[in-house]
Amino acid sequence: MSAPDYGRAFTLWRDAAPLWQAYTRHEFVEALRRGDLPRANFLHYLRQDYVFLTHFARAWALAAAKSDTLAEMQAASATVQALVHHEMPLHVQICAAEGIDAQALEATTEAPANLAYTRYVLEAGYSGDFLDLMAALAPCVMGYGEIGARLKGAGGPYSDWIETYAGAEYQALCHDVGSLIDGALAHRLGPDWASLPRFGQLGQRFATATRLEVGFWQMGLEGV
Ligand SMILES: Cc1ncc(CN)c(N)n1
Repeated sequence: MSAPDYGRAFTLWRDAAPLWQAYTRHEFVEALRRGDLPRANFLHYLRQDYVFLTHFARAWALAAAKSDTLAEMQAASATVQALVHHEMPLHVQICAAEGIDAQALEATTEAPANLAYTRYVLEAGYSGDFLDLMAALAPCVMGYGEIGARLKGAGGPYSDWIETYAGAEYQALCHDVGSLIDGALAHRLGPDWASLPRFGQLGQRFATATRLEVGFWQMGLEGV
């Protein structure tokens, strides 16, 4: 099965990112697909991911603040909405079913890999512009979209998690973010954006965020 097409910039960045396959085909992902990931590792990951998503929602809110156009503001705020009202409640729901209540979830101590990734993304937004933020955020959004599309229908104990990212709603979000990024590049850099040095620099950001995603899965495998 070929990977979904989430836009031109994303495809160029992904194809140039050395660790893209290490991220999207990480052993943690394969164990989710096979269904033999120990539950303790999944819950450890999920608690960390809840904290991650809190920061990630903040980063998308910062993107709304750094938007130039109404369309950018709408796309960024729609992503905040999806995170806060869909993805984070999924974590709350799964953890609650395992006896981890919302208070315990909120009190999760952040793992170093989580700190490194979330602060890298937020810093990209604080010190950079809208494009810096998009390049740092894209691996997160679209990587899980690609993983969900590939694992769709795998079944097993992690099927709820898999189908969330395989589902139409999350896939539409990936396409919308891909269009947002292509449009933002054209708006700021002009029609030849793909050939400019700035685009290559943004690709470095994308590659770093991809490396931090690998570290996040590894934390999930090792950090129980
Ligand atoms: C670490 C991480 N990366 C990406 C996603 C998908 N939004 C996530 N939930 N967590």
